Amino acid sequence: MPKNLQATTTLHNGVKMPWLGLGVFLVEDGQEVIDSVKAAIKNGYKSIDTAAIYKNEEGVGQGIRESGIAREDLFVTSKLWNGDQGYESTLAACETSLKKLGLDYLDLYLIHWPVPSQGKYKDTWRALEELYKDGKVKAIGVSNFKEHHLEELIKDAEVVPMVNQVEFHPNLSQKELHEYCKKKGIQLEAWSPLKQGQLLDDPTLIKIAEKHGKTTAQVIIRWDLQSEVVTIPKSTKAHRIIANADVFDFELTAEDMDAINALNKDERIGPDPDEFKKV
Ligand SMILES: NC(=O)C1=CN([C@@H]2O[C@H](COP(=O)(O)OP(=O)(O)OC[C@H]3O[C@@H](n4cnc5c(N)ncnc54)[C@H](OP(=O)(O)O)[C@@H]3O)[C@@H](O)[C@H]2O)C=CC1
Ligand SMILES: O=C1CO[C@H](CO)[C@@H](O)[C@@H]1O
Repeated sequence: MPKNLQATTTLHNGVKMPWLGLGVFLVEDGQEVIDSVKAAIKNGYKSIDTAAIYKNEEGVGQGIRESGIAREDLFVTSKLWNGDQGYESTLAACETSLKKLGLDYLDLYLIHWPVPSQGKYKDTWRALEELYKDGKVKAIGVSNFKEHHLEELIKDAEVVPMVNQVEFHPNLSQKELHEYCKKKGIQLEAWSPLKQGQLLDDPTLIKIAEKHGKTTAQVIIRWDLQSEVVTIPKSTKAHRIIANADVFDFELTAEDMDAINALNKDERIGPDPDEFKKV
């Protein structure tokens, strides 16, 4: 079990990825994202998850620089947006993200969605493999890929994705996908781990939280970790950024884990990846 905020999982290429990071979706570019990133890093976070579509990479970069942390101590993820899929456009989009962030490499670069209607993600993957070989990105992966998308990608791939970042919370525990990813050596990562705040009043979670003297958010984040899923809760409030990482001093029992697993309803708050066609 991860012992602290610096604890990492080792991806199949040997790269170490923190189990817990900060998400910055819907965090405004400029002061809001700068302050969130600085609050996280100041309080021990080593991992930041952004994306080209969040339109806050410049602020993320500024927050990183102002925090004074050494680049090698930080793990930065960005994602390729759907409209940039394709070989050449992916190479260009990665360059743009790096420039906005003010970094010369990313720790992890993900294909944001499989975009089934375009069917381009294999060309996109070749570009990610190229970026990986060139050292522009230390690890490559996907997001919102179901098993059939991964099967299709892996068929012709030289490099198996290191990470699959998907919607994951107690109402969507992705059991089969998680098993499949484990078999392939792909680390599962949770987006919207707190179901964007919609699970915090759940009576089962409240009961478990009270027993441990923790909040429901902390119980969910701990459940991610004990499920061996990397997690990136988002907050712009320093006190919540700190609280969301205060999850290393208690342990959910097997009974707690079972009770949380039983909350699964296969219920998404985001789009079904087979239907998402936005570019
Ligand atoms: N790959 C993909 O397709 C996607 C990736 N993501 C990534 O995952 C990250 C996390 O997901 P996200 O959708 O942001 O949602 P989360 O499940 O992390 O929930 C964030 C919401 O919960 C609130 N919150 C956070 N901590 C607490 C707390 N301790 N107590 C009460 N409320 C809290 C936040 O409010 P406040 O800020 O006011 O504290 C915010 O409204 C994103 O930021 C992004 O990086 C997200 C969606 C899709
Ligand atoms: O990460 C995400 C949040 O923003 C995007 C839309 O604006 C989503 O599509 C995506 O999954």
